[in-house]
Amino acid sequence: MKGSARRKLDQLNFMEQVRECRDNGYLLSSRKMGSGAFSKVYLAYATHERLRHNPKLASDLRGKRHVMVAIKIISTAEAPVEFSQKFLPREISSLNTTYKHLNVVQLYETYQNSRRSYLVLELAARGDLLEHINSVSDHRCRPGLEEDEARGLFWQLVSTVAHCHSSGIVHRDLKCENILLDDQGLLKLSDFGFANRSGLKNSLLSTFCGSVAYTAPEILMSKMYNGEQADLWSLGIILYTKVTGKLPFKERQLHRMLHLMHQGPTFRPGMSPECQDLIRGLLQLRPRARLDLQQVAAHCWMLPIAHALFLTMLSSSPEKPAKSQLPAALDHMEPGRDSQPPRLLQQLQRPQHRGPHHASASGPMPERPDAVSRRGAVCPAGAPEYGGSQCGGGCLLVALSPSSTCAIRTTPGYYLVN
Ligand SMILES: Nc1ncnc2c1ncn2[C@@H]1O[C@H](COP(=O)(O)OP(=O)(O)OP(=O)(O)O)[C@@H](O)[C@H]1O
Repeated sequence: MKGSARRKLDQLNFMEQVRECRDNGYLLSSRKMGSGAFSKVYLAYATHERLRHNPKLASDLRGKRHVMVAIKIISTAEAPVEFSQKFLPREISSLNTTYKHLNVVQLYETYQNSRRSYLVLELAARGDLLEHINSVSDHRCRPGLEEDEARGLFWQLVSTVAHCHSSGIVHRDLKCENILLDDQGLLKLSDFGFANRSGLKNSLLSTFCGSVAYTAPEILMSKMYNGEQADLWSLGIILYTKVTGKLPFKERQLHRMLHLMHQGPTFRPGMSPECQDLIRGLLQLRPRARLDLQQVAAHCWMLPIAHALFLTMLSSSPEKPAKSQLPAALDHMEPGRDSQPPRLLQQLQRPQHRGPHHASASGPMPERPDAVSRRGAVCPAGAPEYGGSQCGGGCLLVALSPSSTCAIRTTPGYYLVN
């Protein structure tokens, strides 16, 4: 089809989508937030009429003080049958299973006709984590985020993934492009198109999902794999990417990629040994050797977050430190919704703010040589390796079950929490 004919058809299609959204209570804007293989995501506005009929949407948007949403329009007529019949229903069902967590993007409702499916989603207006890393890197004139910022975001991510796993959902496509940020800088995990039920604890999956750079070696080698352990590998890649601004392993050819994975990640000078240790703990070739989410939460690199959680707990009774002492990211994460002691694992797994189930829920970045990009990255070379798999400073958190004691060791001393 010629360019002008294609443009005309696109315009007609768009006008049809505007009509279909209006009939369902949303005003579709022409601002495209992003697109996927068979989808386009637009900014839209909920009408008063719609807000009256969807209490969940109304209460969420009241808290946000705006009426904006993101509408993902999937062209089911063009997508393969497998996509419409398998992956799309899984995406909807996974969002409906995990929606209670503050850091999971909300699915407010869906509607469809014979040509398209519409997913009305919580708006994450600040783009994705990859864009954020690249813009911070430009600003700092140095690739990657500060470790403090990376830690706050990583904590939110680990907490979200723990919630998904405990709800029986494995994401299977964890990557920076699927981690969105809202207008307050809160992380929103999205794109559950490859998600699946983790089922029995040790059940294995066989479908290849995800993006090669973030994919666990056992999947690349076409082995049966455990979805939770595969997600842990992706977390390691994401953390590395956050703090270095680069992907740890990037090769077009599979055998070279696997070779790099065997060698392990290399680190630039200046990265803290604790952070290196945590990344190594996640990027273990043997899936069972990877740190689990509880160990990640208890890792010494996470100490400042654990300390801040402890302060949150103290601030919930008299003579406590002021809440303003908390890092901003945690301030958002812990809006004082419960008075329970902040046991770390409970914090990780607890849904963090969502109300009752809602009934109806059914421009590329410019390529830069040493920055992460959608198409590739340059691996750092010659960075010194940090030896050993144990943290130098010793562990900081123990006993995370509800009935046991949680000990947080910090620089000035020990805190014991019953
Ligand atoms: N809730 C949202 N708020 C703002 N932007 C969004 C939202 N959801 C998706 N986007 C944007 O739209 C893009 C495509 O969305 P998404 O990844 O969900 O689609 P997809 O069809 O599953 O993509 P892919 O084919 O890459 O898997 C995202 O990368 C993001 O930039």
